[in-house]
Amino acid sequence: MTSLLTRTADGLQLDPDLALLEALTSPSLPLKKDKFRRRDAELDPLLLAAAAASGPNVTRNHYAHDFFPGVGLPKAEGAWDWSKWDGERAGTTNQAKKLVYISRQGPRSSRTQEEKENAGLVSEFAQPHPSLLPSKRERDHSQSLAIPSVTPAPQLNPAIPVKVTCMARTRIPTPHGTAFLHLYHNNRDSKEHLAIVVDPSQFSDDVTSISTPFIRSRTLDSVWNDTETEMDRLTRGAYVRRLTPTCQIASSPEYQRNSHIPDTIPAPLVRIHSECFTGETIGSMRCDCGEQLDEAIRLMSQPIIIPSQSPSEPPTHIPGRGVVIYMRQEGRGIGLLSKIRAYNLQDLGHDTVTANLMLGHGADERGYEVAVAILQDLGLGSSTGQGVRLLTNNPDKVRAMKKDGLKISERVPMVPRSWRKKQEGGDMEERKAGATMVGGDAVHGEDLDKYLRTKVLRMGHMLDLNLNLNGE
Ligand SMILES: Nc1nc2c(ncn2[C@@H]2O[C@H](COP(=O)(O)OP(=O)(O)OP(=O)(O)O)[C@@H](O)[C@H]2O)c(=O)[nH]1
Repeated sequence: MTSLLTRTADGLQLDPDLALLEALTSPSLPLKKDKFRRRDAELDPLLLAAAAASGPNVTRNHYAHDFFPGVGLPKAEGAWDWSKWDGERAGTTNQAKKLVYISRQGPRSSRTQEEKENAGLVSEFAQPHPSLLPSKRERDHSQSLAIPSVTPAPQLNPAIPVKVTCMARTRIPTPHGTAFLHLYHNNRDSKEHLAIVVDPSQFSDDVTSISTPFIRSRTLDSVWNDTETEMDRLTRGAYVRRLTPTCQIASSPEYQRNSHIPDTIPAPLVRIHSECFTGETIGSMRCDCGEQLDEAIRLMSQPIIIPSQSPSEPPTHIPGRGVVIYMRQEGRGIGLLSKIRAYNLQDLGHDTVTANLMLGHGADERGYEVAVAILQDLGLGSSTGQGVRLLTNNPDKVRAMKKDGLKISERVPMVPRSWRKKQEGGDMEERKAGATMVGGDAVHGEDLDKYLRTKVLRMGHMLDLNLNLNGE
């Protein structure tokens, strides 16, 4: 075993690595400047270990801490933004391409001063928190300084009540049926969170014996200003029924189907989905995120069977309904860059939680306050209403959402399709044919045909339209 003590001219001394680890993890030890040699090692395993061991108390005041290719020049062009980094220019020739550990933690006094200076820059919507903007000093210092590409934590300023606005809505034909995509802005972060609403009953004005209230956004249906025209409202999605060249009915703030919800109608299904580029877009099989998104929309699109009151009458079927809130909280809130690095640490043998901790992140950095506000804007989950059936297996999510004010009437498990398939012994397809995910089958449909025709006829795409006609 290697000795922890080294003999020097001054006698026995603690191994420098251990001394540094002790200083990093012990709050009472005074850390003298110049006591420790400068560490430029690439991805220093000791610092990784210290980050993993230190826990949230040590890092709670950091803006961010990370390994940057800035090489002793932390504010070099591109130093904070890997996409702009030019290895040759970022440092001197002999230093280029090394990684340096940089913490942007500052004394509290200077951070609060910077926050005050930046407060005037923040408008109500779609602005990052002041601590994520460059300070006045930094702005003066260099016009070209890149804003740190740090993924903001979702709950940035809990002092201000959360406010969301649905900026636009449109119909999306999915392999499971029609959905309405809603894009939201909020006053907590600069991200465009989404709501995917499944509620096909909005296409019809038929009031059957059993009808459910429409799932519609209050902020979308409201009048935004006196000058708003009917066309403005239609364009941002504030319309009723199905929008077509011949059906153009703008909604009004009062537009809601007022109906009593019988006890026999189950509460709407709700899924809070966190963005996962790898799982949803390139079909990564490191996680089940793509499948979960698809399965949530599928489940919500299933017709709801309402048992009849008398044995002689058949049950009634009503259209399925529900909402997927798609939160831009990639990688459980740590962002795609860190998630990619975490995957490499996982390939080195660490699990998903340890990998996050080793990068100085929490195991899960997501927050749900904005998601709850979006649901309530859609008329769901308020304390006086019916509540929602939350599709999840994550107990922390249930707890956090209840704490943020969502009324949950039931938790519905998200069983992985392959597990269910094994249990049922059947041969259910793991991915629905027609799904636009990697591994899905052919995509087709009326809207897609129209889109492809236009690409050929208006944009010169080199496709033979007859191929499609022949196939019909
Ligand atoms: N950091 C990190 N994030 C991951 C990893 N795998 C998936 N994710 C992210 O995890 C999020 C999904 O969270 P999950 O933990 O799968 O599930 P959950 O939302 O907590 O729980 P359920 O509601 O039961 O699905 C998405 O943002 C993914 O990008 C990983 O290995 N590391």
